[in-house]
Amino acid sequence: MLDQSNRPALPPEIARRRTFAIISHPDAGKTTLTEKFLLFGGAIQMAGQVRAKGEARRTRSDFMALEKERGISVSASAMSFDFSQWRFNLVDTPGHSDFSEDTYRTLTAVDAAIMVIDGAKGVESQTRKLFEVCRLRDLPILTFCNKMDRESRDTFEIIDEIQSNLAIDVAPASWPIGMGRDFLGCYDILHDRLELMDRADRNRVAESIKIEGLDDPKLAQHVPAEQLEKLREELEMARALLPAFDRQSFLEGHLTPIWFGSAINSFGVKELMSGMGEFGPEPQIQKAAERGIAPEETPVTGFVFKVQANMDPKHRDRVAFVRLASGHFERGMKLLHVRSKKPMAVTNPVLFLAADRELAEEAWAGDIIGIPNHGQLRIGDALTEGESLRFTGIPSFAPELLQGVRAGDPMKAKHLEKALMQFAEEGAAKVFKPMIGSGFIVGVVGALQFDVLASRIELEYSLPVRFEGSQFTSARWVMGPKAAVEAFVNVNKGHIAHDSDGDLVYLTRLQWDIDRVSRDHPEVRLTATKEMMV
Ligand SMILES: Nc1nc2c(ncn2[C@@H]2O[C@H](COP(=O)(O)OP(=O)(O)OP(=O)(O)O)[C@@H](O)[C@H]2O)c(=O)[nH]1
Repeated sequence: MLDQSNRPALPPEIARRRTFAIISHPDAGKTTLTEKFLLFGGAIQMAGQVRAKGEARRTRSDFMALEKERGISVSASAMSFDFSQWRFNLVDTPGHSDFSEDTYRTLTAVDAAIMVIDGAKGVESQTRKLFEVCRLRDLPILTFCNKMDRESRDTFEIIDEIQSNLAIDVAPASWPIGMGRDFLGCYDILHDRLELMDRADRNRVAESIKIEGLDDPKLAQHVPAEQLEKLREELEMARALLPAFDRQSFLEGHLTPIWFGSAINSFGVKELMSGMGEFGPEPQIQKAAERGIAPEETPVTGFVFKVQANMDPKHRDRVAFVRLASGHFERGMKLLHVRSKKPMAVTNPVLFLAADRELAEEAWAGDIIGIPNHGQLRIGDALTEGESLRFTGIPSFAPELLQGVRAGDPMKAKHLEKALMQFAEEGAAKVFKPMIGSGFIVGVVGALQFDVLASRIELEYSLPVRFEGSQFTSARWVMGPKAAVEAFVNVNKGHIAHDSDGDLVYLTRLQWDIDRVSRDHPEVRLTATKEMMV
């Protein structure tokens, strides 16, 4: 993370923004927690709206109306709502288990993350993977230990597991009193409060009782003697053994505060939200190749981190999700699309706000706006008020699975090319055009993506396609001095392809291929990631 010290105070509108994602292993409770955030942020009126699936699916809040009207499926990607004095921008990470680079890119657009773990299961595989991505970016992480209303692990054991498994310090922000059927609530360590859970009403916020330290007689009025004794003992031990919360250490990504709760019972959620508001980072400096872009800079800048295609086959509209890096954006602004060097009037930006706001009249650094477009905006693109900036850090990853693809009708090859290019730009797949032979090779990170692609190509382009095995298993981008790369390409034509940006890639069968290249062509570098820059 860039050095943010000695910076001037941010304008209040920017300083109150918190832009973050929620990461978790499937089933830990991310959706439930998101829903409660929206509920307490006034974005939905009733829990259950996010969860409801299928026909009855009344997606998050009222932007469903927008979704219907425009026929775009955008609701889940970014949500803005106010909570207390803060404006939260919650960016959704894809939920399916095929781990995709979409998630990585999403995490380039946020300043912090909330890690949800299941109190009975602790740190799971997907949690760890996502955590590592956050760590690469030094993102501050708040932890929510969910499902405390069920039998969970011992509190110290959970904390210990996080510390040793993820190599991060854990500071308890709250401490659970009992668990499972005996779970009463939590002691709020940061504010010396007792929070008691109301099991009868899942949408009710916990009762909060101000406590004057652990010897306050009020504690005994609410907590049975046996549990109170245990609480006192545990808190004493926690104070001796665990680090205290330190905001600087948290902001630098070395320490995570942990809250315990039960999302489904709305318990612990408000405390977590307040934690994000009180301690979470303000919009941070964003890295560009030229310099760091500070949020308080007056000119508006932003970058595209996600493109979502229209799910309605009748329209080819797409929505580009832009993280504003600096400035105060107003609807109708003309921004420079740096890659094409063309001006772009942003007349109908979408802010995924609660209630009736659908068009973003204004937005500030830290916000996420959606810009409907016909394909001009691609992942990694920069929008500015004239400066030629290239934002860095949006990665493109080598695919882990490759397959050839053919149109069911050979006359439709051109159509297929167009469809594939669209998906490549959207970031849904890598598309490679081999130097030798016809056809395309498609690369993905998870097998499920092939099925999704096949059905989308059929649905959106009326084009049945067939995926078939390929002799290649992975791909690497080719870098190096021009002459060395040319010599390398000349003797490896059967392995060479171009990606959808026209960049050279080397298609590999085995690790052995890669080793051979580094032996025979020491000046050529094969890389598994490509930083997307315009
Ligand atoms: N007992 C209990 N169950 C919970 C709690 N929070 C969520 N659940 C349940 O756990 C299951 C998974 O919750 P989700 O919110 O769908 O979890 P998720 O992480 O979004 O899961 P994916 O959609 O698979 O990514 C659901 O059946 C929830 O009702 C909780 O606090 N206590």
